[in-house]
Amino acid sequence: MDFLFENVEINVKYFQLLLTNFSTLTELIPRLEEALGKFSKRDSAEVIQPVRSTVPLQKHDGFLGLMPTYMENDGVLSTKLVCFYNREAGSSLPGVQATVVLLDPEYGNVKAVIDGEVITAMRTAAVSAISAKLLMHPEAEVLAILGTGKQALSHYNVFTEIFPFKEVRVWGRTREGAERFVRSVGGAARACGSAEEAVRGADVIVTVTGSTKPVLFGQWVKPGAHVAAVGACRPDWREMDDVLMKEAVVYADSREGAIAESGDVVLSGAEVFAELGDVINGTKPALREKTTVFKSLGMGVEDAVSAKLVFDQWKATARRL
Ligand SMILES: NC(=O)C1=CN([C@@H]2O[C@H](COP(=O)(O)OP(=O)(O)OC[C@H]3O[C@@H](n4cnc5c(N)ncnc54)[C@H](O)[C@@H]3O)[C@@H](O)[C@H]2O)C=CC1
Ligand SMILES: O=C(O)C1=NCCCC1
Repeated sequence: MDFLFENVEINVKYFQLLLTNFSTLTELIPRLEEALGKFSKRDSAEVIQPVRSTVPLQKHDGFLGLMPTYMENDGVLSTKLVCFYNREAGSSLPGVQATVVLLDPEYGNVKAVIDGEVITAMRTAAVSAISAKLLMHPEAEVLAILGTGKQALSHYNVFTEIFPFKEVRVWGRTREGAERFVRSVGGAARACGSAEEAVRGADVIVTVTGSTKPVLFGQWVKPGAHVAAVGACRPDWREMDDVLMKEAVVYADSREGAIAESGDVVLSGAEVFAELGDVINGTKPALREKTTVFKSLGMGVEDAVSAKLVFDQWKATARRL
């Protein structure tokens, strides 16, 4: 049965190269939109993706998340294994580590084991950008990013590639962290001394922190702004306060995921108005004129289509060699 293993590849650098390439991003975004739409139809021939199951790593203040996904009509079977930690204390250890395994749905053999760092960074930022495309004011000019880690960088790269923001503001826990981030992106953003300074007047706000307590408060948020909230993916972790959660129209990637895993949703009692997929399918409206929050928890289906894209690109390139 050797043939079952002929495609197994572990090649972190290669996949990183493919995914950080912006022509891949332009292919990734429509695939993610299609996948989000399919997920929201709840058609088991399109997508089977249970809510992430998590195993607490109590000793290390972290979690192992298992994210299996089957897309029968597309012939894609995958699972992501992701460990994520509460690194509030400013530890230099990584906050998130991930691996995506692509399997053959017919035989169950492993087709590829793919480093999940770049996939997680790119697909999360691409889905946030889809939320902004659907929900932000069309003439949005000012972007604020709260956080200076890996997701902050992928969100900066994807958002500035896709949208013509006139101003980008960045806030981090330390002034040096924000300034280092600004230098790393070539100085085109402005480091802010407080989250409030970054957020006041911003049209789009991205929260990408490891915080377990609110860093974004409703009283700072301009009416009609769009918030893509990416951190706080445990039911007792927060990034946003109750004022914002209750005033805004809340969208999520997965309603079940948000109700099970988002402290901002669970603890504020806010209602999830719609999934992004509902808006893509035209079954729920995009209320752009209102203050909107997209609560991102991350979904296996996003990893599945991203992994398939890089795997197919790798196969096409490998054949030419
Ligand atoms: N929704 C999704 O699909 C995904 C969500 N995440 C979450 O996004 C967040 C960011 O992830 P990464 O950038 O990979 O992590 P990272 O470890 O690279 O960056 C975390 C950032 O948060 C900052 N931070 C930590 N505690 C803070 C606090 N109390 N106040 C303000 N800033 C604080 C750190 O200084 C750092 O800038 C994490 O919460 C992670 O769990 C990560 C991947 C996917
Ligand atoms: O979807 C993911 O990947 C993650 N979501 C929440 C926290 C870490 C990774």
